[in-house]
Amino acid sequence: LWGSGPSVWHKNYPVAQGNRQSPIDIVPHQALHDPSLGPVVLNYDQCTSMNITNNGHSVVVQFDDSDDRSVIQGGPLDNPYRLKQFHFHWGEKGCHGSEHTVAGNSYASELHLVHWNAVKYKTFGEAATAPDGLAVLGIFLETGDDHRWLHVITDALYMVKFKVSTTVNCFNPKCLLPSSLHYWTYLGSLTTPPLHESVIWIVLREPIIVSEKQLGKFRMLLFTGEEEDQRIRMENNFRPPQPLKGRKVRSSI
Ligand SMILES: NS(=O)(=O)c1ccc(NC(=O)NCCCCO)cc1
Ligand SMILES: [Zn+2]
Repeated sequence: LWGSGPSVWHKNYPVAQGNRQSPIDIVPHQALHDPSLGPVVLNYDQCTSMNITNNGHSVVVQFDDSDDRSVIQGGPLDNPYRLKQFHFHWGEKGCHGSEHTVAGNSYASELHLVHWNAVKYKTFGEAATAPDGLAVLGIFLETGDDHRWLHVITDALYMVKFKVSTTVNCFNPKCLLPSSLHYWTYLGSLTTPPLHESVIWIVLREPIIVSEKQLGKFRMLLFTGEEEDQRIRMENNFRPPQPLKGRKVRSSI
């Protein structure tokens, strides 16, 4: 998926050249401050059963989304969106690895908390193809000191080095949020195939700080399965910024 990936995805997924593709480069001074944009509200349940999976292009922590116990609402959203999973994108070193960029600058990594509109749609799959079906909260990761809670995830990564899944006990992703919930928001898409144009993006301005050591544990994951003879390290699993095509980015700031 990632080798020559992003540049050839349009052959199988023509929507890759659509009018609301993600990620994008966010230019703060060109964003429209919209006073009608209220705060984003995260009501994440203290404990939702879940598993962690190396799906061959990222590491995903999945939640039980059979009810509304963990939802995001407010901000640009007309109703609550149910948390389904979170995952990361990262590079091979230093400050490249995020999908969204800010005034041309990229971060070392980017965390995506994926939610779906269970008020209007019956399943995630149905929501994933609807223009207001998904809401993804994007959080930048910058290197610095150890993140005191991220180690719960990074310490479990050795169990999913290959393309496998394992259960982990309760983890509330609220502990991965920065102190400020100021955000930019725009209409976009999934950043990997099928690239559906179904995402209301909410990208937080403030990054969280994680250590180089913690990020390094993501880089020891493999794209390949245990049975495969060649071992390909999972890194650079980020899509570069896509054309804005006239879209407006609004800011809560
Ligand atoms: N990086 S991202 O935009 O947050 C993202 C989130 C979910 C997915 N894909 C996903 O959830 N696939 C499950 C089935 C989707 C189509 O039914 C791809 C990219
Ligand atoms: Zn993502």
